[in-house]
Amino acid sequence: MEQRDLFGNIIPSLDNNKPKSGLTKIENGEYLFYPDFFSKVESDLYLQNLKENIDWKQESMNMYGKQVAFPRLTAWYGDNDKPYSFSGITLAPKVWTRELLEIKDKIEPLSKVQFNSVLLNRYRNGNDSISWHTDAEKELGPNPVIASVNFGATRKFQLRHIKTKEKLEIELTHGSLLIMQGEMQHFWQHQVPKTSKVVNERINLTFRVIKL
Ligand SMILES: O=C(O)CCC(=O)C(=O)O
Ligand SMILES: [Fe+2]
Repeated sequence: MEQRDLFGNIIPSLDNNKPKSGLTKIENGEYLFYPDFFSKVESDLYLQNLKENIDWKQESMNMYGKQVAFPRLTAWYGDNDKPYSFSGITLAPKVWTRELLEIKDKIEPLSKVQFNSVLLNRYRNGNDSISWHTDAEKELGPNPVIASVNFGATRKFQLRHIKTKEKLEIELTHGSLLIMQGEMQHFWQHQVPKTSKVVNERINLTFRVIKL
């Protein structure tokens, strides 16, 4: 129920500070955001499970003849054996764990697609990050649906329109789900910047459909 003051004006509730759940349409794209898609209890369990049972790797890429380590750990799981290239490296997927399949099942009804792979990123502290990019790799086909699941520390997810330079920011909290769809990957870059704040670990999963 909305609260009103003596003059009949609506008193904003604390809830108004929370990002709204559901669909947001933006120029050249749209996204769905659910800050509490997974409960606190569920999210704590998944965070622990993923820390322990995922085969985390420190990948690196060749930059001007030098191997440069990614500022995060990564892993790649999926149901096909087709290697996948991103950020200049090629990864062969590992076989789904029970928990990854469980998470996939829970997010598919809202995403309206069946994902066949997931890229995992582990940000160990505020120094770990991912810099401006799009997820418009050719293996994903035109207008890919990307579902991003988040456990652990809250980090800022920034979006930047390639032409207008308009910027948006979403706080990706423990248990949140962000689904990017429409033309978004062709017009908006995204990043998770480093932060000087002291932050705990964060694990992000981006579910994708690789076209074979
Ligand atoms: O950690 C995130 O929220 C984003 C990860 C990402 O953009 C990617 O893996 O392509
Ligand atoms: Fe991305």
